[in-house]
Order: sequence, then C-alpha cells, then structure tokens
Amino acid sequence: MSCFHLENVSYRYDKSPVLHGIDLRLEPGEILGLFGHNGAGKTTCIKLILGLMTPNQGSVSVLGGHAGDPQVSQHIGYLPENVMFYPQLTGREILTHFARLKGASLQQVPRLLEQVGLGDAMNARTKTYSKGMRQRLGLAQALLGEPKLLMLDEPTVGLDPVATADLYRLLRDLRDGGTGIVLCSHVLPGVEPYIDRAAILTNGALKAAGDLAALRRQANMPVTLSLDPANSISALEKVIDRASSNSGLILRTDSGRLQVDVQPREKMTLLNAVMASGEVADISIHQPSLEDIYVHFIGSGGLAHRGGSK
Ligand SMILES: Nc1ncnc2c1ncn2[C@@H]1O[C@H](COP(=O)(O)OP(=O)(O)OP(=O)(O)O)[C@@H](O)[C@H]1O
Repeated sequence: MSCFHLENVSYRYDKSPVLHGIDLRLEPGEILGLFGHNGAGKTTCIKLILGLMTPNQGSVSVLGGHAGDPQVSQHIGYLPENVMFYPQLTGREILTHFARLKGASLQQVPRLLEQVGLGDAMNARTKTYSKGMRQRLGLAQALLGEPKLLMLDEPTVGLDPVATADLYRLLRDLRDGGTGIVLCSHVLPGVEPYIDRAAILTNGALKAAGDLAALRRQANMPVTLSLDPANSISALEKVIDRASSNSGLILRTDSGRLQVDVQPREKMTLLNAVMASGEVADISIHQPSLEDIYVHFIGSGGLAHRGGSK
C-alpha cells in the first residue's frame, strides 16, 4: 500500500492552473525530497494529499484510502511552512491540546518534546521560544500519533546546523521504522544524503523524479575529473586530447591540476587512457550534486520563477 499516489493530477485556483498532470508516488519507508522554485506547486501538492482540496483532474489516493477521509488523516503528520502557536501556552500544553485533537496518546507528549530537544523548555510559554524552538514544537506536533505518512514543509527553517543534523537523523530513524516522509525544501545543501528520491517541480509540472543516480542519468550532465600530472601538465593535456574525441572544457587550475568536464558515456574511456599513459599522479571525480541537478532541471528561468509562476 503506497503512502500516497497522485495520478495525472491537475489543479487550478480559480482561473489559474497550478498543477499539470502530476504522477507521483511515495512508498512506506522512503524519504522523498520535493523541490521546486517559489510558486512551483509544492504546497498545493501537499494540500491535495491532505485532502484540503480536490484535484480538477486525476486522482489522489492516500494510505489505501481517500485523501481527507478522517480514517486516513489520523495517520498523517504535517508540519506547515509557518508554524504559529498560542504565545501564552507552554509547549507541553500546546502539544497536549494537539494530541487530544488528533486522538493520540497523551503519554507521547513529554517523550516527543524530549525527542525534539525541548525537554528543558516544555513548561515555558511559547512566547519565550526562539524560532528554532517553535519549529521543533511544530515537528513534535507532526509526530503525534506515530504517523505512517509525514509531510514536512521547509522543516529546517530556523534550525541551527546541529539541530538540522538531529532532524535528519530522526527522519532516517522514522523512515527505517516504515514511515513514508515528504520533505519540501529550498535548502538543498546537506539534504542529499538523507533522501531516497527527489522530485523536481517547475511551474506545476514534474520535471524529474527518481533517486540521485537516475536523476544524474536523466540530466546527462558532465562529470568533472580533477587530475594531478605525474610529469608535466602539457603531457597530460595531450593524453586527454588524444583520448577524447569530444572532450569538454579543459582548465588548468592555479594549483597545477587539470580539470576536465567529460560526458558520462566518455568517462571510462578517458580514465582508462590517462591511467595507461603514466602521466597522471592522482585523480578525483566530481559527480553533479543534487544542487547541480536541480539547477539543470529548473533551468536559467529559476531566478525568474522566484516569487511565483504568474
Ligand atoms: N489560495 C490561493 N489562491 C490562488 N492562487 C494560489 C493560492 N495558493 C497558491 N496559489 C498559487 O499557486 C501557485 C503554487 O503555489 P504553492 O504554494 O503550491 O507553491 P510552492 O511551490 O509551495 O511555493 P513556495 O516555495 O513559495 O512556498 C503559485 O503561483 C501561487 O501563487
């Protein structure tokens, strides 16, 4: 049973189309990064999965049932992008209130507050909380009732680097316990090791989805080889020129290395040639990062998209 399945989903607010033919699925025990520029449609996808809206076209199934069905919703945890709490209540009072609303065990409340690092602050009013502390309380709220599907919109906003690493470790533990997790984020650096798959949305359309290896194949972006010459840099350059019929950019760096951009399909030919030549002392290989892939799919329009698609 999938955590959710969007099939050919389109959605429009009033007259403005926002999502076009989205096909996306999340399985239990998987972390999906949902990435896209401002206004790409990430939050709209989440609202459809929560059942807050229904698609104009296509279907949304969640945990084997219908989005918005209370039997389904009680197994979903959601952290919205901007969390707000009653300032006069303590963290513990707020979480207890949400636990009652969700029908979750009240015994979970202190344990969850400890888990998100608010053990010492649980009896302080939330008006005294920092932004990061409010974010942690929001996360504890999302974890109430041991959800099977957890959706987090910009969960690392306001968290310092240590808290961010703690959050990702916590998400991994939940994933290993079978929870399906969606992570919407603009903060790509650092997220790569913690997600199983990424989905990239642009202007309401799914540009690419898959694990990093599949996205790299789809993007077909050059791999950068960084080579230390064994003898002279010009001798190494000649080897590369001879080996690669269509070698990309070759740069001499200030540190006396050669940097070569090569298409993935030509990588092994070039590596074999430089290894056999005896002209290379050391090699490092830089694959495109998640950030590189994101920029590739979003395209140069990325900056233009910021602030909304219309
Ligand atoms: N209630 C609404 N009424 C009309 N248009 C809306 C409404 N909510 C969102 N939109 C529009 O839908 C599009 C997608 O918005 P959405 O919030 O899903 O994007 P997002 O990817 O989550 O963006 P961000 O990263 O900025 O939060 C945007 O163009 C936005 O202006």
